[in-house]
Amino acid sequence: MYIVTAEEMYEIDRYAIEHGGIDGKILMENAGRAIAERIIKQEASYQSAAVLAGGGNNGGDGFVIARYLQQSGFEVKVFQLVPDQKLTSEALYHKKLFINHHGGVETDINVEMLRKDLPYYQLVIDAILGIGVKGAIRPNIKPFISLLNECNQKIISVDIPSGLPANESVQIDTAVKADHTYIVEAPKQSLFTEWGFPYYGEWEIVSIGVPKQAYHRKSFARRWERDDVIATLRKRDTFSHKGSHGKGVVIGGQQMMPGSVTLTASAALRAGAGLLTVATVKDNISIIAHKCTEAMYHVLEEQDGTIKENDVTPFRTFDGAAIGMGMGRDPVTAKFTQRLIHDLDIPVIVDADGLHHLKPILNKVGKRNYPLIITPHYGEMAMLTEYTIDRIKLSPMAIAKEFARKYQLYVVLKGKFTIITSPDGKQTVSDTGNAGLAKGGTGDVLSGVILAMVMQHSSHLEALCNACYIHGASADMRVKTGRNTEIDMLASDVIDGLSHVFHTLF
Ligand SMILES: NC(=O)C1=CN([C@@H]2O[C@H](COP(=O)(O)OP(=O)(O)OC[C@H]3O[C@@H](n4cnc5c(N)ncnc54)[C@H](OP(=O)(O)O)[C@@H]3O)[C@@H](O)[C@H]2O)[C@@H](O)CC1
Ligand SMILES: [K+]
Repeated sequence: MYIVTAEEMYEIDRYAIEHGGIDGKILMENAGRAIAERIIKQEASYQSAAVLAGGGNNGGDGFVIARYLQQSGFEVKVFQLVPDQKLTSEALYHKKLFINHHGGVETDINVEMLRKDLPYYQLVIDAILGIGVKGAIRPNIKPFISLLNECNQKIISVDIPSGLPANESVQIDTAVKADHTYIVEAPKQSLFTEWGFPYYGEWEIVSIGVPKQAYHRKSFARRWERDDVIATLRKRDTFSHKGSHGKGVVIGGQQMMPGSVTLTASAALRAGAGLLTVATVKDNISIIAHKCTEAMYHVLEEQDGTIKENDVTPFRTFDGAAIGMGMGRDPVTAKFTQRLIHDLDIPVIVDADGLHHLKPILNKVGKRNYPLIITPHYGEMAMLTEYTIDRIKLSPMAIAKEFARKYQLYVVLKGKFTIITSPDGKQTVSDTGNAGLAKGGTGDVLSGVILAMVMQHSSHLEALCNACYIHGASADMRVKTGRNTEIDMLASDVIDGLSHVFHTLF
């Protein structure tokens, strides 16, 4: 599934019109009919609907929906919020069709009139504004949006809740809080943002007959889904041996923090790593070994429990390294971490405290021959970029892309919607997972899954996408099957859940 900006959606529509030869009125017909058919099927208990139509093509979709709902026996009225002169030619065409089919349209209405009329209808279809909304919502429209947010009926938005920006980086003024949104053709960026998502309610996509080639012309962002995982996750070869699945090393864990590396190591093994070594301070080893019998160990030189300068040569023999968990931010550790990041010619994943050590050498890491993968949450991204967390939440895709391109690294920006960006700017969003993951240790688990996946895939981007999907799916599975709730789930439960996820994928 592609994720588009408003401009990209218009490009795709244009391609369908200019190259596919599908007239804009037909695209509108397809959109409206597809949405009406879903409503008729899914909202079978409803018999009446008020359609609120704006002047753009979103309003045009509304007229088509009204015609099909009426044909199927719904009592329907369209409330046209702007005069005919404001209607696009396609919307006007479909208004006329609706009227030819004896459809009822109210014009010249104000909010007070609508407030009185609305209770007669069981469903409210929001076709006021689509992806063409620009700037602050104007006073002729704003009160209608507020009215919808006050009313008790089920609100179904067409393409996007009216008033909500399609793109990230745009502040919301006022927007409809939909119960259900039928998204036309492809989800818009705002669906996968913390600020936009709550407005959509339940959501689903309707296709409108755009030729597939419209999506081949550039690299659109994508949502990573179960089918993508199944298509790219490598099955184990019957004749493979432990060396075939990657020999990984987890480097971290100062004396007071053995838990993080334990979680990373256990997760890497559960996610399929062939061999796994933990490089940490001596006193941690018996604690980790107690929890993770399968790991091997490399003792790091320390100073009062803190990792100090060590030789990086032994780590060159591994297929991948995860660095930084429970490592602490002591300057003594910084030098060692920076040399690991700079010198190791294997894929390196940097998380947690490692990110703090990485920051001063960001300008040098682009020259690495092997991929560098960073896995910051929003707070760590703020530390790395010096944008505020709120600024990152407003434009997560743009900021992650800017950062990945500038420093030539892979960024896994962790959140409810984890955004994975490659150094060339390709982006995917993984939206598995739940609030149970908002707990210490789950990031360490993700780093372990990433380490295992990176060693087992030829495409780094696919490895990262699969890791994020599987990690979130494990949390979802734990809750869905009643083993945990979002409240009590622990990072170690997510490791236990991996097995169940792999079962469902193969
Ligand atoms: N072929 C296609 O493209 C297809 C498109 N499709 C559908 O079309 C939708 C996009 O249609 P669109 O481009 O016409 O824009 P749309 O969202 O209806 O908004 C424009 C209207 O809003 C108004 N307006 C703007 N800002 C405002 C504000 N701040 N406050 C108040 N008003 C404001 C603006 O007024 P104006 O500035 O012109 O005075 C104009 O009247 C898309 O979401 C999908 O549903 C499908 O049918 C499939 C084929
Ligand atoms: K809408």
